[in-house]
Amino acid sequence: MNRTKSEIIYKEATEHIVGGVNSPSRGYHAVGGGAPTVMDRAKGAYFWDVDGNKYIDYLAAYGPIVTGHAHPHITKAVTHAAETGLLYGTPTRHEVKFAKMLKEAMPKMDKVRFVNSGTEAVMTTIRVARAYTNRTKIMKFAGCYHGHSDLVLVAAGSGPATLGTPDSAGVPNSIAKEVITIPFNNPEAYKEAMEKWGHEVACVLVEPIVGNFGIVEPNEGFLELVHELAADKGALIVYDEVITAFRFHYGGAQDMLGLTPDLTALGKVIGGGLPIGAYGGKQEIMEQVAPLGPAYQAGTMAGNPASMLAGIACLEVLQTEGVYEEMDRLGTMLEEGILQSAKKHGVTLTTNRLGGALTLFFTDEKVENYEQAEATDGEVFGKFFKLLLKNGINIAPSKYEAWFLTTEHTEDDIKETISAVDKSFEELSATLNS
Ligand SMILES: Cc1ncc(COP(=O)(O)O)c(C=O)c1O
Ligand SMILES: NCC(=O)CCC(=O)O
Repeated sequence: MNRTKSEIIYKEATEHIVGGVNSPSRGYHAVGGGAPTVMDRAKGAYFWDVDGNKYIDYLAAYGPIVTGHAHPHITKAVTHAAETGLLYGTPTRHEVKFAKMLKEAMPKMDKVRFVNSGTEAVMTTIRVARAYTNRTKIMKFAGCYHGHSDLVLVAAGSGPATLGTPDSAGVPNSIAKEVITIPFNNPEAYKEAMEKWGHEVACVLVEPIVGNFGIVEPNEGFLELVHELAADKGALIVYDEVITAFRFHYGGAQDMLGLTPDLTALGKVIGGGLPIGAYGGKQEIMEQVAPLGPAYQAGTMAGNPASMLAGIACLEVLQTEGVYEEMDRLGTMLEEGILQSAKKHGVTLTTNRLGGALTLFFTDEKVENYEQAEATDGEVFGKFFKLLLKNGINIAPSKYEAWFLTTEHTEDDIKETISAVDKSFEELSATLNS
Protein backbone atom coordinates (compact mmCIF):
# COMPACT_ATOMS: atom_id res chain seq x y z
CA MET A 1 0.00 0.00 0.00
CA ASN A 2 1.39 3.36 -1.02
CA ARG A 3 1.14 5.94 1.81
CA THR A 4 3.55 8.53 0.43
CA LYS A 5 1.13 11.45 0.41
CA SER A 6 0.01 10.74 3.99
CA GLU A 7 3.65 10.82 5.04
CA ILE A 8 4.34 14.12 3.22
CA ILE A 9 1.22 15.84 4.58
CA TYR A 10 1.87 14.59 8.10
CA LYS A 11 5.44 15.85 7.96
CA GLU A 12 4.18 19.26 6.91
CA ALA A 13 1.51 19.11 9.63
CA THR A 14 4.17 18.61 12.29
CA GLU A 15 5.78 21.88 11.21
CA HIS A 16 2.62 23.88 11.84
CA ILE A 17 0.30 21.99 14.15
CA VAL A 18 1.60 20.85 17.49
CA GLY A 19 2.41 17.15 17.20
CA GLY A 20 0.91 17.22 13.69
CA VAL A 21 -2.55 16.43 15.06
CA ASN A 22 -5.46 18.34 16.53
CA SER A 23 -6.19 15.65 19.07
CA PRO A 24 -3.48 13.40 20.55
CA SER A 25 -5.64 10.30 19.98
CA ARG A 26 -5.09 10.65 16.23
CA GLY A 27 -1.34 10.08 16.37
CA TYR A 28 0.14 6.61 15.92
CA HIS A 29 2.36 6.77 19.04
CA ALA A 30 0.41 3.95 20.70
CA VAL A 31 0.71 1.63 17.70
CA GLY A 32 4.43 1.76 17.04
CA GLY A 33 4.64 5.25 15.50
CA GLY A 34 4.68 6.45 11.93
CA ALA A 35 2.57 8.90 9.98
CA PRO A 36 -1.15 8.72 10.72
CA THR A 37 -3.25 8.11 7.65
CA VAL A 38 -4.44 11.38 6.17
CA MET A 39 -7.99 10.87 4.97
CA ASP A 40 -9.33 12.63 1.93
CA ARG A 41 -13.02 11.77 1.83
CA ALA A 42 -15.58 9.55 3.44
CA LYS A 43 -18.93 8.14 2.40
CA GLY A 44 -21.11 5.64 4.22
CA ALA A 45 -18.90 2.99 5.82
CA TYR A 46 -15.82 3.93 3.76
CA PHE A 47 -12.82 6.21 3.87
CA TRP A 48 -10.40 7.08 1.04
CA ASP A 49 -7.01 8.41 2.01
CA VAL A 50 -4.95 11.04 0.17
CA ASP A 51 -3.06 8.27 -1.66
CA GLY A 52 -6.32 6.84 -2.99
CA ASN A 53 -6.46 3.78 -0.70
CA LYS A 54 -9.93 2.69 0.37
CA TYR A 55 -10.79 1.52 3.89
CA ILE A 56 -13.81 0.13 5.66
CA ASP A 57 -14.13 2.46 8.62
CA TYR A 58 -14.80 1.42 12.20
CA LEU A 59 -13.39 4.55 13.82
CA ALA A 60 -16.62 6.44 13.10
CA ALA A 61 -14.74 9.56 14.28
CA TYR A 62 -14.49 8.04 17.80
CA GLY A 63 -18.23 7.37 17.92
CA PRO A 64 -20.30 10.20 16.48
CA ILE A 65 -20.71 8.85 12.95
CA VAL A 66 -23.37 6.26 13.81
CA THR A 67 -25.27 6.81 10.55
CA GLY A 68 -22.13 6.55 8.41
CA HIS A 69 -20.22 9.33 6.68
CA ALA A 70 -22.00 11.96 4.61
CA HIS A 71 -25.45 10.53 5.21
CA PRO A 72 -27.75 12.24 2.65
CA HIS A 73 -30.37 13.20 5.25
CA ILE A 74 -27.75 14.91 7.43
CA THR A 75 -26.04 16.49 4.42
CA LYS A 76 -29.37 18.02 3.42
CA ALA A 77 -29.89 19.42 6.92
CA VAL A 78 -26.39 20.90 7.06
CA THR A 79 -26.77 22.40 3.60
CA HIS A 80 -30.02 24.03 4.70
CA ALA A 81 -28.22 25.43 7.76
CA ALA A 82 -25.45 26.86 5.57
CA GLU A 83 -28.00 28.49 3.28
CA THR A 84 -30.07 30.01 6.06
CA GLY A 85 -27.30 31.29 8.34
CA LEU A 86 -24.83 29.26 10.37
CA LEU A 87 -24.84 31.18 13.60
CA TYR A 88 -27.43 33.58 15.02
CA GLY A 89 -26.62 34.23 18.67
CA THR A 90 -30.39 34.26 19.24
CA PRO A 91 -32.87 31.57 20.18
CA THR A 92 -34.04 29.41 17.27
CA ARG A 93 -36.90 26.97 16.67
CA HIS A 94 -34.39 24.23 15.96
CA GLU A 95 -32.95 24.14 19.47
CA VAL A 96 -36.44 23.80 20.95
CA LYS A 97 -37.32 20.99 18.55
CA PHE A 98 -34.07 19.20 19.31
CA ALA A 99 -34.40 19.62 23.09
CA LYS A 100 -37.90 18.07 22.86
CA MET A 101 -36.56 15.17 20.78
CA LEU A 102 -33.79 14.48 23.28
CA LYS A 103 -36.18 14.60 26.21
CA GLU A 104 -38.61 12.24 24.47
CA ALA A 105 -35.77 9.80 23.87
CA MET A 106 -34.30 10.24 27.36
CA PRO A 107 -37.35 10.93 29.53
CA LYS A 108 -35.40 11.12 32.77
CA MET A 109 -34.03 14.52 31.79
CA ASP A 110 -36.45 17.35 32.64
CA LYS A 111 -34.35 20.16 31.20
CA VAL A 112 -31.37 20.32 28.84
CA ARG A 113 -28.78 22.85 27.74
CA PHE A 114 -26.68 22.61 24.57
CA VAL A 115 -22.92 23.18 24.55
CA ASN A 116 -20.21 22.41 21.99
CA SER A 117 -18.36 19.31 23.14
CA GLY A 118 -18.51 16.38 25.50
CA THR A 119 -15.76 18.02 27.53
CA GLU A 120 -17.90 21.09 28.14
CA ALA A 121 -20.95 19.00 28.93
CA VAL A 122 -19.18 16.96 31.63
CA MET A 123 -17.33 19.97 33.01
CA THR A 124 -20.63 21.77 33.48
CA THR A 125 -22.45 18.85 35.09
CA ILE A 126 -19.70 18.86 37.71
CA ARG A 127 -20.09 22.59 38.27
CA VAL A 128 -23.85 22.23 38.60
CA ALA A 129 -23.49 19.28 40.99
CA ARG A 130 -21.08 21.29 43.11
CA ALA A 131 -23.40 24.29 43.10
CA TYR A 132 -26.39 22.14 44.08
CA THR A 133 -24.67 20.16 46.84
CA ASN A 134 -22.32 22.87 48.03
CA ARG A 135 -19.54 20.27 48.08
CA THR A 136 -16.31 20.16 46.10
CA LYS A 137 -15.05 16.59 45.76
CA ILE A 138 -15.92 14.33 42.88
CA MET A 139 -15.60 10.60 42.50
CA LYS A 140 -14.75 8.89 39.24
CA PHE A 141 -13.72 5.47 37.99
CA ALA A 142 -10.17 4.72 36.90
CA GLY A 143 -9.69 4.66 33.16
CA CYS A 144 -12.93 6.44 32.37
CA TYR A 145 -12.34 9.43 30.10
CA HIS A 146 -14.60 12.41 30.55
CA GLY A 147 -12.97 15.00 28.31
CA HIS A 148 -10.03 17.24 29.05
CA SER A 149 -11.20 19.65 31.73
CA ASP A 150 -8.87 19.77 34.73
CA LEU A 151 -10.85 17.73 37.24
CA VAL A 152 -11.41 14.73 35.02
CA LEU A 153 -7.86 14.44 33.69
CA VAL A 154 -7.03 12.44 36.76
CA ALA A 155 -6.71 8.70 36.02
CA ALA A 156 -8.34 9.24 32.63
CA GLY A 157 -8.05 6.24 30.31
CA SER A 158 -8.37 6.42 26.53
CA GLY A 159 -6.09 9.03 24.87
CA PRO A 160 -4.20 10.14 28.00
CA ALA A 161 -3.49 6.51 28.87
CA THR A 162 -1.80 5.88 25.53
CA LEU A 163 0.56 8.78 26.19
CA GLY A 164 1.52 7.34 29.54
CA THR A 165 0.55 10.61 31.22
CA PRO A 166 -2.73 9.82 32.91
CA ASP A 167 -2.41 12.92 35.03
CA SER A 168 -1.85 15.88 32.76
CA ALA A 169 0.79 18.47 33.50
CA GLY A 170 -0.87 21.79 34.17
CA VAL A 171 -3.53 20.30 36.42
CA PRO A 172 -2.68 21.64 39.87
CA ASN A 173 -2.39 19.23 42.77
CA SER A 174 -5.00 21.28 44.57
CA ILE A 175 -7.49 20.24 41.87
CA ALA A 176 -6.35 16.62 41.67
CA LYS A 177 -6.89 16.42 45.43
CA GLU A 178 -10.60 16.98 44.89
CA VAL A 179 -10.88 13.82 42.80
CA ILE A 180 -11.33 10.36 44.26
CA THR A 181 -10.66 7.59 41.79
CA ILE A 182 -11.78 4.02 42.27
CA PRO A 183 -11.72 0.89 40.12
CA PHE A 184 -14.80 0.17 37.99
CA ASN A 185 -16.84 -2.92 38.83
CA ASN A 186 -15.34 -3.11 42.32
CA PRO A 187 -18.12 -2.85 44.92
CA GLU A 188 -15.76 -3.16 47.89
CA ALA A 189 -13.52 -0.30 46.77
CA TYR A 190 -16.58 1.86 46.12
CA LYS A 191 -18.11 1.08 49.51
CA GLU A 192 -14.85 1.89 51.24
CA ALA A 193 -14.39 5.16 49.34
CA MET A 194 -17.99 6.18 50.01
CA GLU A 195 -17.62 5.39 53.68
CA LYS A 196 -14.56 7.60 53.89
CA TRP A 197 -15.40 10.46 51.53
CA GLY A 198 -19.10 10.17 50.66
CA HIS A 199 -20.25 13.08 52.79
CA GLU A 200 -17.86 15.42 50.92
CA VAL A 201 -18.66 14.20 47.41
CA ALA A 202 -20.67 16.47 45.10
CA CYS A 203 -21.08 13.83 42.43
CA VAL A 204 -20.07 10.40 41.28
CA LEU A 205 -19.20 10.56 37.61
CA VAL A 206 -19.98 7.36 35.72
CA GLU A 207 -19.76 6.03 32.20
CA PRO A 208 -22.72 3.66 32.68
CA ILE A 209 -21.31 1.43 29.96
CA VAL A 210 -17.62 2.17 29.71
CA GLY A 211 -16.29 3.12 26.29
CA ASN A 212 -12.85 4.37 27.20
CA PHE A 213 -10.89 1.34 28.27
CA GLY A 214 -12.71 -0.62 25.66
CA ILE A 215 -16.37 -1.47 25.88
CA VAL A 216 -16.96 -2.67 29.44
CA GLU A 217 -20.39 -3.29 30.86
CA PRO A 218 -21.13 -2.88 34.56
CA ASN A 219 -21.33 -6.17 36.43
CA GLU A 220 -24.73 -7.10 37.77
CA GLY A 221 -25.72 -4.88 40.68
CA PHE A 222 -22.67 -2.61 40.46
CA LEU A 223 -24.39 0.52 39.17
CA GLU A 224 -27.33 -0.04 41.51
CA LEU A 225 -24.86 0.01 44.39
CA VAL A 226 -23.23 3.15 43.01
CA HIS A 227 -26.63 4.85 43.01
CA GLU A 228 -27.70 3.56 46.41
CA LEU A 229 -24.62 4.62 48.36
CA ALA A 230 -24.41 7.99 46.61
CA ALA A 231 -28.03 8.69 47.56
CA ASP A 232 -27.28 7.66 51.17
CA LYS A 233 -24.45 10.17 51.35
CA GLY A 234 -26.20 12.99 49.49
CA ALA A 235 -23.91 12.82 46.44
CA LEU A 236 -25.39 13.24 42.98
CA ILE A 237 -24.97 10.72 40.18
CA VAL A 238 -23.76 12.09 36.87
CA TYR A 239 -23.91 9.80 33.85
CA ASP A 240 -21.42 10.57 31.13
CA GLU A 241 -23.35 9.30 28.12
CA VAL A 242 -21.17 11.06 25.57
CA ILE A 243 -20.43 7.71 23.93
CA THR A 244 -23.38 5.62 25.06
CA ALA A 245 -26.39 7.81 24.19
CA PHE A 246 -27.98 6.66 20.91
CA ARG A 247 -25.14 4.20 20.35
CA PHE A 248 -26.90 1.05 21.57
CA HIS A 249 -30.54 2.00 21.17
CA TYR A 250 -32.64 5.10 20.56
CA GLY A 251 -32.02 6.80 23.90
CA GLY A 252 -29.49 6.62 26.71
CA ALA A 253 -27.85 3.73 28.51
CA GLN A 254 -29.85 4.96 31.53
CA ASP A 255 -33.06 3.89 29.83
CA MET A 256 -31.61 0.50 28.87
CA LEU A 257 -30.40 -0.05 32.42
CA GLY A 258 -33.53 1.35 34.04
CA LEU A 259 -31.56 3.74 36.25
CA THR A 260 -32.03 7.47 36.80
CA PRO A 261 -28.99 9.71 37.18
CA ASP A 262 -29.38 13.20 38.56
CA LEU A 263 -27.50 14.74 35.65
CA THR A 264 -26.42 13.48 32.24
CA ALA A 265 -23.72 14.64 29.85
CA LEU A 266 -24.16 14.06 26.12
CA GLY A 267 -22.13 14.64 22.97
CA LYS A 268 -20.78 12.77 19.92
CA VAL A 269 -23.75 11.03 18.18
CA ILE A 270 -26.26 13.76 19.00
CA GLY A 271 -24.43 16.20 16.70
CA GLY A 272 -24.65 13.99 13.62
CA GLY A 273 -20.94 14.78 13.00
CA LEU A 274 -20.94 18.46 13.92
CA PRO A 275 -19.50 19.79 17.20
CA ILE A 276 -21.95 19.39 20.04
CA GLY A 277 -22.46 18.59 23.68
CA ALA A 278 -25.48 18.78 25.92
CA TYR A 279 -26.28 18.24 29.52
CA GLY A 280 -29.54 17.72 31.28
CA GLY A 281 -31.21 16.40 34.36
CA LYS A 282 -33.71 16.88 37.05
CA GLN A 283 -35.53 20.20 36.99
CA GLU A 284 -34.60 21.23 40.50
CA ILE A 285 -30.90 20.62 39.85
CA MET A 286 -30.87 22.17 36.38
CA GLU A 287 -32.41 25.31 37.87
CA GLN A 288 -28.98 25.99 39.37
CA VAL A 289 -27.88 27.05 35.88
CA ALA A 290 -27.77 30.72 34.80
CA PRO A 291 -29.90 32.68 34.06
CA LEU A 292 -32.16 30.88 36.56
CA GLY A 293 -29.50 30.03 39.11
CA PRO A 294 -25.99 30.86 40.30
CA ALA A 295 -24.01 28.28 38.28
CA TYR A 296 -22.70 30.03 35.18
CA GLN A 297 -22.38 28.36 31.79
CA ALA A 298 -22.49 30.06 28.41
CA GLY A 299 -21.37 29.69 24.79
CA THR A 300 -21.19 31.77 21.62
CA MET A 301 -21.60 28.65 19.50
CA ALA A 302 -23.96 26.80 21.85
CA GLY A 303 -27.13 25.55 20.15
CA ASN A 304 -25.94 26.79 16.75
CA PRO A 305 -28.41 26.04 13.94
CA ALA A 306 -26.04 23.75 12.03
CA SER A 307 -25.36 21.42 14.97
CA MET A 308 -29.05 21.45 15.93
CA LEU A 309 -30.23 20.60 12.42
CA ALA A 310 -27.55 17.93 11.97
CA GLY A 311 -28.48 16.44 15.34
CA ILE A 312 -32.19 16.38 14.54
CA ALA A 313 -31.47 14.76 11.17
CA CYS A 314 -29.22 12.16 12.78
CA LEU A 315 -31.85 11.20 15.33
CA GLU A 316 -34.45 11.01 12.55
CA VAL A 317 -32.30 8.44 10.76
CA LEU A 318 -31.88 6.52 14.02
CA GLN A 319 -35.66 6.37 14.39
CA THR A 320 -35.77 4.05 11.37
CA GLU A 321 -37.19 0.70 12.40
CA GLY A 322 -34.57 -1.98 12.95
CA VAL A 323 -31.35 0.04 12.69
CA TYR A 324 -30.05 -0.96 16.11
CA GLU A 325 -31.08 -4.60 15.65
CA GLU A 326 -29.12 -4.66 12.39
CA MET A 327 -26.00 -3.14 14.02
CA ASP A 328 -26.29 -5.79 16.73
CA ARG A 329 -26.68 -8.58 14.15
CA LEU A 330 -23.67 -7.40 12.16
CA GLY A 331 -21.73 -6.77 15.38
CA THR A 332 -22.35 -10.37 16.45
CA MET A 333 -21.25 -11.64 13.05
CA LEU A 334 -18.09 -9.53 13.18
CA GLU A 335 -17.21 -10.62 16.72
CA GLU A 336 -17.76 -14.30 15.96
CA GLY A 337 -15.76 -14.12 12.74
CA ILE A 338 -12.86 -12.40 14.48
CA LEU A 339 -12.82 -14.87 17.38
CA GLN A 340 -12.89 -17.83 15.00
CA SER A 341 -10.02 -16.41 13.00
CA ALA A 342 -7.99 -15.71 16.17
CA LYS A 343 -8.47 -19.31 17.24
CA LYS A 344 -7.43 -20.57 13.81
CA HIS A 345 -4.18 -18.59 13.92
CA GLY A 346 -3.42 -19.16 17.60
CA VAL A 347 -3.85 -15.49 18.48
CA THR A 348 -4.75 -14.85 22.13
CA LEU A 349 -7.82 -12.64 22.05
CA THR A 350 -10.78 -11.60 24.18
CA THR A 351 -13.63 -9.47 22.87
CA ASN A 352 -16.11 -7.21 24.63
CA ARG A 353 -19.11 -6.19 22.56
CA LEU A 354 -22.41 -4.49 23.01
CA GLY A 355 -24.56 -4.00 19.89
CA GLY A 356 -22.45 -2.41 17.19
CA ALA A 357 -19.54 -1.52 19.49
CA LEU A 358 -16.68 -3.97 19.88
CA THR A 359 -13.26 -4.01 21.53
CA LEU A 360 -10.50 -6.52 20.84
CA PHE A 361 -8.18 -7.19 23.76
CA PHE A 362 -5.00 -9.18 23.24
CA THR A 363 -5.33 -11.25 26.40
CA ASP A 364 -7.02 -14.44 27.52
CA GLU A 365 -8.41 -12.75 30.64
CA LYS A 366 -11.85 -11.23 30.98
CA VAL A 367 -11.67 -7.41 30.93
CA GLU A 368 -13.97 -5.67 33.36
CA ASN A 369 -11.83 -2.87 34.77
CA TYR A 370 -9.06 -0.52 33.66
CA GLU A 371 -6.22 -2.47 35.27
CA GLN A 372 -7.13 -5.51 33.20
CA ALA A 373 -7.41 -3.43 30.01
CA GLU A 374 -4.04 -1.85 30.73
CA ALA A 375 -2.46 -5.29 31.16
CA THR A 376 -3.48 -6.43 27.65
CA ASP A 377 -0.78 -6.61 25.01
CA GLY A 378 -0.35 -3.16 23.45
CA GLU A 379 2.60 -4.17 21.32
CA VAL A 380 0.63 -6.91 19.60
CA PHE A 381 -2.28 -4.52 19.22
CA GLY A 382 0.03 -2.01 17.51
CA LYS A 383 1.24 -4.64 15.03
CA PHE A 384 -2.31 -5.80 14.39
CA PHE A 385 -3.48 -2.22 13.84
CA LYS A 386 -0.86 -1.64 11.14
CA LEU A 387 -1.62 -4.96 9.39
CA LEU A 388 -5.32 -4.21 9.46
CA LEU A 389 -4.74 -0.79 7.93
CA LYS A 390 -2.65 -2.33 5.18
CA ASN A 391 -5.49 -4.77 4.56
CA GLY A 392 -8.01 -1.94 4.19
CA ILE A 393 -9.59 -1.62 7.62
CA ASN A 394 -9.45 1.60 9.64
CA ILE A 395 -9.89 1.42 13.42
CA ALA A 396 -8.77 3.71 16.24
CA PRO A 397 -4.99 3.59 16.85
CA SER A 398 -5.35 2.58 20.49
CA LYS A 399 -6.04 -0.64 22.34
CA TYR A 400 -8.50 1.24 24.58
CA GLU A 401 -10.97 2.27 21.89
CA ALA A 402 -13.94 0.50 20.37
CA TRP A 403 -14.76 -0.46 16.81
CA PHE A 404 -18.03 1.26 15.95
CA LEU A 405 -20.45 -0.07 13.37
CA THR A 406 -22.75 2.33 11.59
CA THR A 407 -26.15 1.99 9.97
CA GLU A 408 -24.29 1.97 6.63
CA HIS A 409 -22.15 -1.14 7.19
CA THR A 410 -23.48 -4.11 5.21
CA GLU A 411 -23.10 -7.84 5.58
CA ASP A 412 -20.63 -7.74 2.68
CA ASP A 413 -18.54 -5.16 4.57
CA ILE A 414 -18.49 -7.45 7.59
CA LYS A 415 -17.42 -10.43 5.48
CA GLU A 416 -14.70 -8.37 3.85
CA THR A 417 -13.58 -7.19 7.28
CA ILE A 418 -13.41 -10.71 8.66
CA SER A 419 -11.24 -11.72 5.67
CA ALA A 420 -8.96 -8.74 6.28
CA VAL A 421 -8.74 -9.62 9.98
CA ASP A 422 -7.97 -13.23 9.04
CA LYS A 423 -5.17 -12.13 6.74
CA SER A 424 -3.86 -9.77 9.43
CA PHE A 425 -3.90 -12.50 12.10
CA GLU A 426 -2.07 -14.85 9.74
CA GLU A 427 0.63 -12.23 9.18
CA LEU A 428 0.65 -11.34 12.86
CA SER A 429 1.18 -14.89 14.03
CA ALA A 430 3.97 -15.28 11.46
CA THR A 431 5.78 -12.24 12.95
CA LEU A 432 5.13 -13.35 16.51
CA ASN A 433 6.50 -16.83 15.81
CA SER A 434 9.54 -15.70 13.85
C1 LIG B 1 -17.30 9.31 27.74
C2 LIG B 1 -16.71 10.57 27.18
N1 LIG B 1 -16.92 11.73 27.80
C3 LIG B 1 -16.46 12.88 27.32
C4 LIG B 1 -15.71 12.92 26.17
C5 LIG B 1 -15.20 14.23 25.67
O1 LIG B 1 -15.90 14.64 24.55
P1 LIG B 1 -15.25 15.67 23.50
O2 LIG B 1 -14.10 14.99 22.89
O3 LIG B 1 -16.39 15.96 22.55
O4 LIG B 1 -14.87 16.88 24.27
C6 LIG B 1 -15.45 11.71 25.50
C7 LIG B 1 -14.70 11.65 24.26
O5 LIG B 1 -13.88 11.91 23.80
C8 LIG B 1 -15.95 10.52 26.02
O6 LIG B 1 -15.70 9.36 25.44
N1 LIG C 1 -12.62 7.60 23.47
C1 LIG C 1 -11.81 8.74 23.55
C2 LIG C 1 -12.13 9.69 22.51
O1 LIG C 1 -13.10 9.58 21.85
C3 LIG C 1 -11.21 10.78 22.35
C4 LIG C 1 -11.27 11.43 21.04
C5 LIG C 1 -10.27 12.53 21.01
O2 LIG C 1 -9.97 13.09 22.06
O3 LIG C 1 -9.77 12.81 19.93
